[in-house]
Amino acid sequence: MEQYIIKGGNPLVGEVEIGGAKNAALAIIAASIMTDETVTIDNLPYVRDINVLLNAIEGIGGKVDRINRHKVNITGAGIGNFCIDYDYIKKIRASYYIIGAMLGKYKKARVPLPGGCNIGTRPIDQHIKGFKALGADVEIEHGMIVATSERLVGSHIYMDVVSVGATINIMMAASMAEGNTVIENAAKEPHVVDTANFLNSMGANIKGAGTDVIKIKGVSKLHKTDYSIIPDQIEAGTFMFAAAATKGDVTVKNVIPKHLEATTAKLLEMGCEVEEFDDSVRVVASKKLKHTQVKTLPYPGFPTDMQPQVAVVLGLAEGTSIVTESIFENRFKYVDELTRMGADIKVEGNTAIINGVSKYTGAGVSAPDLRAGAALVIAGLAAEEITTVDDIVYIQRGYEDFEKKLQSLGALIECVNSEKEMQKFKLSLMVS
Ligand SMILES: CC(=O)N[C@H]1[C@@H](OP(=O)(O)OP(=O)(O)OC[C@H]2O[C@@H](n3ccc(=O)[nH]c3=O)[C@H](O)[C@@H]2O)O[C@H](CO)[C@@H](O)[C@@H]1O
Ligand SMILES: C=C(OP(=O)(O)O)C(=O)O
Repeated sequence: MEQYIIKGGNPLVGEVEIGGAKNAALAIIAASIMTDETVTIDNLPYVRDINVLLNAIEGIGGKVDRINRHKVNITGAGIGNFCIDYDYIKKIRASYYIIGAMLGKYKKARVPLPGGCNIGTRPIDQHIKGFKALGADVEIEHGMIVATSERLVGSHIYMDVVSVGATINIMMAASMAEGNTVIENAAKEPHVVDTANFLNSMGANIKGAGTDVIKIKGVSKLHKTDYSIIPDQIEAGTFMFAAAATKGDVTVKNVIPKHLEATTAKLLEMGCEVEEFDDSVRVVASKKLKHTQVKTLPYPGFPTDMQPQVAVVLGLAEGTSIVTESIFENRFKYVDELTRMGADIKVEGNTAIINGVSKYTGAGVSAPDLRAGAALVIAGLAAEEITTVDDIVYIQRGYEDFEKKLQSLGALIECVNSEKEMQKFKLSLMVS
């Protein structure tokens, strides 16, 4: 089993290039099967979740040609099997996008209930409500979501909760429904906008993505396109918080600064300097970190996918900070691990009360999920002595070359596969 071994204490300094957004790419890959023509997608992150979804698409008869690590051609013409295999899908959340894509194009889909990070109960009632409003029959049978419809007809759909997945899924199906659909109380995340832009580039007619009312005129056919995914705001934010935690000076490149505003605001409140350029952001953390309050909210609020990372930084800030998680009920699983590194955090319901400590001390910890895992790596980078992070398979779901990018910023981190490799790394640290 691979694990990270980290010798903390080095400020991160330098420049790091951010890849394409995992959560946009997953939706866009699924949407690419809505045409028989070949779709080219560029700026894909080379991460586990993307590879799992591409394999699943091959599994149902789609053709996937990797041009390089970040670029792929997908041809949906051969799809003849409308049932996705459970083995693929249990590993990822975004498998649910195949339902919207297949229902739109083929008017039928049979997909196992999705997996993904265990950060809460994660119901999909709003997806189902939307599909039903478009005229589909949706049943859960033996762990499968079975959606069928003679014809899909546009509808007026009010979302009871702001859901990224349900907004995108309904938008995909409605793109190929007859007539007009309005989605009210829609999610406004950058990946919702990116997926709408992608579908429009295939001939869909979607307006209003990025606001809370999305209007879709259904079309009967979609066509080929050549599309580049937006940069990953969560990967970018993770490096920004890593800079803050290690008292570093890091420029994150290939980003859309507007997408990072919530992160930037919190870093400024903590006393970091943040400089914005056209497509990069520089974070300098030279002063003592100050406490602040964070509440996760749908975009443009502070992203839940960045909550563990900000909490790790606040754990090192002067005074008492409050972090409130309002999206998922089980996203503080990293707190016990961080406590082992010396953090002083008390969780009460959906709130973490963080009393800043002057330092973390290295320890053996396990990544409980993707972002919590990344946050524990940040803690290890800031900590005294050696930290090992187990279960990094979670981190590999969403971060490409995480350790290499950190090494390029001066971090002492290695991905090791055995006790022997770990001892070798420890020895190299003693020699250097
Ligand atoms: C693959 C992907 O893009 N994952 C992201 C997506 O997850 P995901 O799309 O699963 O998250 P949602 O935006 O749907 O969830 C938001 C909230 O709505 C609730 N809900 C959602 C759907 C539904 O049918 N019923 C319902 O009650 C959820 O339990 C949660 O409390 O958005 C989350 C919120 O930004 C991110 O943390 C995830 O990284
Ligand atoms: C929670 C995440 O992913 P998923 O929804 O795929 O579990 C994430 O990207 O932080």
